[in-house]
Amino acid sequence: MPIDVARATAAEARSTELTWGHKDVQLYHLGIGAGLPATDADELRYTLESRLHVLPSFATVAGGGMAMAGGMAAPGIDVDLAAVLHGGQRVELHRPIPVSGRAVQKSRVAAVYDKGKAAIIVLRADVADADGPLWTCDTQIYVRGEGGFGGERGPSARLDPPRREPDRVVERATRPDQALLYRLSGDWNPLHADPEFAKLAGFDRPILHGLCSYGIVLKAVVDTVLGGEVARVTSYATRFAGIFFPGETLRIRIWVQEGRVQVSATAVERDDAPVLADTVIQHS
Ligand SMILES: CCCCCCC[C@@H](O)CC(=O)SCCNC(=O)CCNC(=O)[C@H](O)C(C)(C)COP(=O)(O)OP(=O)(O)OC[C@H]1O[C@@H](n2cnc3c(N)ncnc32)[C@H](O)[C@@H]1OP(=O)(O)O
Repeated sequence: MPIDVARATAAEARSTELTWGHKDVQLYHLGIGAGLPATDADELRYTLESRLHVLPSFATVAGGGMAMAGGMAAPGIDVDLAAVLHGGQRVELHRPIPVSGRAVQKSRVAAVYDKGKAAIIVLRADVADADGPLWTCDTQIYVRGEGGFGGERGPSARLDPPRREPDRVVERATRPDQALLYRLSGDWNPLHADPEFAKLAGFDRPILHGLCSYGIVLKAVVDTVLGGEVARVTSYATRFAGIFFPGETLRIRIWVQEGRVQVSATAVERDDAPVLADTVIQHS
């Protein structure tokens, strides 16, 4: 079996050194659509090195995508990349992310669930620098065709949107070449760039990285309801509920609650097809 659950979950955490600088942060921000409109002075906090603030979702690419590379190369995990979809993501911030850093990531396979038609691999990465813990990332990888091994089914709870109109609805257009720009931050999966590979994976054309939509949505929430203060975000969790194509527009519905913001994101051009669900941003 390509996933050896016992071996994968028993393996010791792998240590990887992560380093990043202001240029990595700027490239990541540009990859999720920051800097537009170019005349908007507020956007400079994402693009100008002298004013740079780091969006917390940068945690998912810090060190050039080492989290992804490490996760897919874990002992006991040997899956076909064409069968892999990003299922869900959670980032918990222990303190604001510095503009440049050197840190150690300890990553391990926390669980593997058996959903019958698919397996879900849950990766946990704890990152700390010389001053202590920085962030924890939980990544859920959905592997089509790898279920049915008799394992635990795992959680299945869903978070319904509140039964009232959203407090804000914003739209964020993406560029046709959004994935080509975003992948330069380290997720080189050809699913997002190579039409032949996308076909092999069952899609008409390359789809956008889940983590690119993840970043776009966080930035939209920070900019519209958190006063642009990235450091207020303490955690951010989502489930990737449906694919999204570069060039489409995200409709982001925002419900403001005590200490948290609940969000859903859909594809405007495809009749509000779900893209992000079960999405909660907690903040101070
Ligand atoms: C370290 C980093 C590594 C990252 C690796 C990824 C690298 C990236 O380059 C790859 C990407 O970015 S891919 C792009 C982003 N992701 C997507 O587009 C996926 C979108 N979602 C889908 O297509 C479907 O929801 C789909 C296909 C995911 C599921 O749809 P269905 O098959 O219809 O599922 P359904 O029948 O509703 O449910 C079956 C069981 O699975 C659970 N489940 C469903 N969606 C899930 C999801 N997104 N995440 C986790 N669990 C999920 C359901 O709960 C259900 O289980 P149960 O019956 O026990 O409740």
